[in-house]
Amino acid sequence: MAASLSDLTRLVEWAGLDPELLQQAMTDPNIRRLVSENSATQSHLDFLPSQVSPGDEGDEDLPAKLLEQAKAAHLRDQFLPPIKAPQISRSALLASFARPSSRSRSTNGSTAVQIRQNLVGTSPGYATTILGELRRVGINDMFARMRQEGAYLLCRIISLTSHTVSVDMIVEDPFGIACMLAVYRYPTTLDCTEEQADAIFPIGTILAVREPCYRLPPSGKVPYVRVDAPSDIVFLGPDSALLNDVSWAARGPSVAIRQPDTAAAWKDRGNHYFKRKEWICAASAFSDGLVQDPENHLLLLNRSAAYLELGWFRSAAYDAERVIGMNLQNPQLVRKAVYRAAKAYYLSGRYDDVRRLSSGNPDGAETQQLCRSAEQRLCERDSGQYDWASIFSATRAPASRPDIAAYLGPVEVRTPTESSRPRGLFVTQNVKAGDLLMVSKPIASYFPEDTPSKRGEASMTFNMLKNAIETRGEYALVDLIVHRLWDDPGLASIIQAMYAGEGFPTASAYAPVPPTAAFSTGCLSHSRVPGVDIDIGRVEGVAAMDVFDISEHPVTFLVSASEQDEGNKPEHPAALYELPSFCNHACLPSAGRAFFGDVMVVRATQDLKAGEEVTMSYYDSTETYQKRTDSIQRQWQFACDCLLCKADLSDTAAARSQRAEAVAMLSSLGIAAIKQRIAQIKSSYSDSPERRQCGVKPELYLASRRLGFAYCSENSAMGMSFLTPSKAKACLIAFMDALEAVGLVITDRSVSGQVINPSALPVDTTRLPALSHLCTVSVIQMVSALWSIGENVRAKNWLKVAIRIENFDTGGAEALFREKYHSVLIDLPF
Ligand SMILES: C[S@@+](CC[C@H](N)C(=O)[O-])C[C@H]1O[C@@H](n2cnc3c(N)ncnc32)[C@H](O)[C@@H]1O
Repeated sequence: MAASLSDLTRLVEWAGLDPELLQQAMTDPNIRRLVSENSATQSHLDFLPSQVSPGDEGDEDLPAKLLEQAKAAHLRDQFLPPIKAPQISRSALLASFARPSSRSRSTNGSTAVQIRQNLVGTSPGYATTILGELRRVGINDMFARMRQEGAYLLCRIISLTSHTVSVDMIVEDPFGIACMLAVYRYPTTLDCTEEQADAIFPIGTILAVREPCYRLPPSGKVPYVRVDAPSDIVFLGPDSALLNDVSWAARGPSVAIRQPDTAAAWKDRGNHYFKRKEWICAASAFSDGLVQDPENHLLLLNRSAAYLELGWFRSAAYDAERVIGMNLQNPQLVRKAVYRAAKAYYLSGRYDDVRRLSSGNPDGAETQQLCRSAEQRLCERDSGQYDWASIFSATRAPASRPDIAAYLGPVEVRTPTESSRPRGLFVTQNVKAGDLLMVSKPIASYFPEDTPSKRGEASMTFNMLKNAIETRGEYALVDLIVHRLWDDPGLASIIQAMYAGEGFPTASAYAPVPPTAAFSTGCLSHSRVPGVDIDIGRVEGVAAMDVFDISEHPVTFLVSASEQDEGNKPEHPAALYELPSFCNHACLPSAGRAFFGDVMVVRATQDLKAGEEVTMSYYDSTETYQKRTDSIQRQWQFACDCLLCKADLSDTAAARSQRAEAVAMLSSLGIAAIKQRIAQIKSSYSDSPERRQCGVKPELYLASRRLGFAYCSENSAMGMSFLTPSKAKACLIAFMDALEAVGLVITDRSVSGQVINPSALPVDTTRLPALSHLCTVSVIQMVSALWSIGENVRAKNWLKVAIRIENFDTGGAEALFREKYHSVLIDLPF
């Protein structure tokens, strides 16, 4: 349902926002960027001004103001008493859902924008009582602004669907009373077309909504039943006992969908959806066929294929294993079943089961190939040895999800009894800096490239848990987690154990669930019946607290200095991981992460003794103290007391703000001005024991590195590819200052003259830099500068330094280094 100003009005009403403020927001570049990121063409955002004047900084506080308003509207609503909702006539509701014909839609040249708008953090509940124990209510029995505990709403779909964030439809109860039903986060619906939503929720279908929540939007006009947890929806077949004494007062929908009545006809319908890649409809049709004929091996095989496509591996394996267990005489069907089961095991990391299946069924070439890959994965999983260079090559493509095994190193989750630290990750044995701690595959990952951009679509989520307005990535990720939970009750216990914010209790200890455990119980009895009741509030809490921005430490590309400085981030990929989520924060962390596609690789950044804590930095450690503190407070509400924070606090507040001002807008400054800023920054650090112990001065790093880049770019602006000796020298000094500011101990700062010991590296190799991930690019720039002035021995030695630091940071030794920095190294004779 696309609309422009009318949708904007609805949005304003729905979110309880002040229209004037929203209007103002739409002219604000910060909000504009947020809103327009998913839009294929700006022209479809016709309610936004077509031009934003360059240099217009906008109102920095606007996102915060909008968020506050959304929160206030929500709170107001919460404190209002439940009321009997106004009844809207069935015909008026149906008229509002009348869909223009596809012909008129394609010819009206609409410039409408579809606004995907949502509020996260309203603690949506979910039903846990089974349907049989609930009593039936009608729409007129329900009170708005409350969940109808102990009850279910029996209703029938009487309209086509409408789709913005939720899938909306009109339903009627047996008394003929109609209302709107909005279903959020139902598997595969976030980006589906209206036609696909119609197929998932066909007209005439009878539903039971467990413990429904009747909502009255702040506008107070049209009440609707809102389903936040899709497991609250139960599809009822015509034979359901719950319908025995039910007669429908109204005529029902005007268009009747004819449902198949034999297993074979359901199979044909499923195959039709499968060909159209509508996997959930296909799985549902095969399930309906199996209700008629539970032992039908073709339906089981086909449903297994649909489940594989949906990523519901537990059920895909189960269906295929059932077919294998039937000992069919047709070898082709047996091979298919074996391959589908093996593939489901492989994709869920159960490599031993792939081995088992393939040794019992040596015929299928595809299964044997899968088994060879499984052997490689088993080797990775058991040894922690990976071919990082090849993995890197494979992850160059966007939205990459590399096919490698997860690895669990010497780490465990526990709550320390010896200190007041919260539950976190700890090493179980002594480790060295650079040692691999874990290779973690995501529970769910989202890349903007996954969803082809939608014409004229805008996305804006007010996340009250994170105190932030977000783009669609974070919202979509919750959908992906729900999708996985549908088939995997084992994942529900992981989500249950993860930190979800202050409102959700967490267990103190946590042992990772081995992949085999999650598979121990059955499968989906029907694709429409999830394996678990979905605690959607907790999932949203986990997503708000534990999700990683996976573009922040990329292994896949070299971020240029100016990009790094100005952080004008496009919508970013994001992922949720199991063990890394238990890791507490330190601005100066004991571990670092690197991403190969959506796989997170965690290594120690310092030597750790058994029992010491593994920490990672949630934020960019080069941010100023104030920014780091604000960010952490806003989202996680704790105060960091790491060495860097202690060092920053050993300076006066005035000194901290002096250097915060000095690092602002560095990239727009010329060399003289940067030097001036560097002098200010240097004088702002006190020589405190805390600073000496910490050894890191992030602002000095930023400014000195900027100076180094300024020398290089000034030269290329003058059309010179080689640096003059004096420029090269100045550039080298600037980069060395930067590297020392993040903890690299340089033992030979000379840049010309005789190299005293050509075989010795110019750094202390026994002590690696505290913020090693910041070093390689600067060192490569030094290598280039040294090479350009003929300092080849020094250049080679600094290159060895770069390889060493990079290996310590991301592993992969020289092979990965060469692969990763190929485009830069090509100009150098190494
Ligand atoms: C992603 S979780 C980290 C793991 C969490 N401690 C757990 O029990 O699962 C983030 C939460 O951990 C706590 N936390 C993380 N780092 C901390 C630190 N340095 N000091 C105190 N609490 C911290 C905060 O409650 C924060 O909201």
